[in-house]
Amino acid sequence: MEKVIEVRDLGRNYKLSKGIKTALEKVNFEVYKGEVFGLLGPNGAGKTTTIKILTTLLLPTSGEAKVLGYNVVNESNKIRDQINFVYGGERGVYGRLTAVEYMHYFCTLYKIPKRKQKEMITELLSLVGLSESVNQKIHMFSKGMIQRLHIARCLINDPKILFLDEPTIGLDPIGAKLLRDLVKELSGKGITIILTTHYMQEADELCNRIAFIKNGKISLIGDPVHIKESCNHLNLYEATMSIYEIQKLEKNENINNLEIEEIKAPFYTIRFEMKDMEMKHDQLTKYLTNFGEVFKLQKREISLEDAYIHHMKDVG
Ligand SMILES: Nc1ncnc2c1ncn2[C@@H]1O[C@H](COP(=O)(O)OP(=O)(O)OP(=O)(O)O)[C@@H](O)[C@H]1O
Repeated sequence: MEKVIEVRDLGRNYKLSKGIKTALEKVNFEVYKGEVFGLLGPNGAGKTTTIKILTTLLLPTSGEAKVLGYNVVNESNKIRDQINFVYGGERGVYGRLTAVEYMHYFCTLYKIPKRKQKEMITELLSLVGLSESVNQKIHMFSKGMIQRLHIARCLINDPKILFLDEPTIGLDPIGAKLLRDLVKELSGKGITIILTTHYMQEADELCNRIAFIKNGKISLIGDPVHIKESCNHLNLYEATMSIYEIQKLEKNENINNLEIEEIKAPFYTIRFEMKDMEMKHDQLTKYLTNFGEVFKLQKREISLEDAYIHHMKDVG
């Protein structure tokens, strides 16, 4: 498999008025051609810093990063021609322009010959599902439409790698789904995609491989199935029950990561991790009767979110 990104012992410090902030420390990973590669981690973990370095917007302070075989430090021009990026919640659109005018503007910046622009714009706006809105002013667009317009803009230079930093942030469920479908379509066309997101279901749906990053270090890399399997030891349950002793349940030391969803008080669905691995199903049902009446109790499949929460539990 062809490596399109190689990151070796990458580090980045930021100078602060009081000392130095280490945003990345000895980060190692690679990305293969055609992959959707997810970079997941809590706020401040170092995702954007990594993406800024790979898109040549920021220099590393140690280590090495190569994109398409070129070094981000001294071969940035060769990289820039072949990649593109969209930052989530990006504003940079000119509301008074129509979608077509906006695209013409960027085609000119990218030095696309005039005679080719019209066909290219029609094709790209159709690809991102904006054919119906080509002559509409951008200030009338929904956030999802704007985000898809950004992606159309990013495709003008026919990038081999597309970096999407939280592309669905702030989008409604339909807008987010359209964007996810677009990511799948672009991936199907052979574009390598580097994605950051805080939505674990989205990462699970889209990514071939995922890296968990915390405190500037990669803590785990694998495909979503492998990552979920790494948490097979977790004892996760879901119960439907009436609860009369909510506080007692919340304070119980045997029960971790408790989520309580109200159906209609006193009826709840609860999700939790049982610390006591020895407790059998019947014993657990009995144990839960300390807090109310149990109608249904079942073991729960491990989701990517469960794995993420487990791996990030020591992040401050
Ligand atoms: N220009 C800067 N100056 C100083 N510190 C910075 C700068 N940019 C980022 N940092 C710090 O570096 C760390 C990593 O930030 P980064 O933006 O890469 O995290 P992130 O994972 O993208 O977070 P988020 O999910 O919130 O976008 C954070 O502690 C952040 O405060």
